[in-house]
Amino acid sequence: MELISCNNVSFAYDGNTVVSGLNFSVNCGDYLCIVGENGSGKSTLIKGLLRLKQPFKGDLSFNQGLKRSEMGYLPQQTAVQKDFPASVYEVVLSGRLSMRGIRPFYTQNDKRVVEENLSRLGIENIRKRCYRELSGGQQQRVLLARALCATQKVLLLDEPVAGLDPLVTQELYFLIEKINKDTGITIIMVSHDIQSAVKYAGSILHLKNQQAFFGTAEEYAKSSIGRGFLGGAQNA
Ligand SMILES: Nc1ncnc2c1ncn2[C@@H]1O[C@H](COP(=O)(O)OP(=O)(O)OP(=O)(O)O)[C@@H](O)[C@H]1O
Repeated sequence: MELISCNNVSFAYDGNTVVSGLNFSVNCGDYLCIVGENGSGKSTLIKGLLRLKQPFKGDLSFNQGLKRSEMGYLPQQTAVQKDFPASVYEVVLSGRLSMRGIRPFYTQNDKRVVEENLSRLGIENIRKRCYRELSGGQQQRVLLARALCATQKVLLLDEPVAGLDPLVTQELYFLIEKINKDTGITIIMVSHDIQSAVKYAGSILHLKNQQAFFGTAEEYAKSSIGRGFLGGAQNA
């Protein structure tokens, strides 16, 4: 069932188009990787999917009543976020803020969802630790648990493994794959790690300021653009 559909969509800043010709759809339970070089429009599309930016042209529609507040988001990590002075528990609990609305307190259900996600990400035992004292891999687990607290439908992940060592990167990919398979949550991930995108994702969207490819990961690996990019990644 189609959850998100994008028909001839372009995005622009001040009338200058930065990405165009977007024609793709995301079904419930899909695992989509968005790839492309720096400046190709990936983050702009993520802003569009989060409804923080309107398409300049075309039609971007969200089906099955998918609300913005039902999309969990793990942003690119900034230096300020890495230094956030709160406990692991507080950071994960803050994922329930959008559900809380105007209620001044968290409910038992909010706390139950937090426990579920602390356990799912294997971080129950570090719940009292200060977030900024954790390793990069632990911080990403905490942010993933936080994003999961906000959704049962879609997770948007913007370069979740950037800056992590190979072992921690693998662990995070396994976790994301498990979440997708066990819970059916749709994954939309921006990544520069093409090898892993092809390995783990079901479909690939390649941007070059326009849509250069959309199809299955298998088709992408066989395509000339995919082979070119994979070759480039291998030689990088
Ligand atoms: N707020 C903005 N105002 C004007 N132009 C912008 C703005 N944000 C991005 N752009 C431009 O839009 C284009 C696409 O940028 P975007 O950040 O979406 O690319 P990206 O693929 O996510 O890049 P990266 O891999 O470096 O994160 C770039 O040319 C960028 O300079």
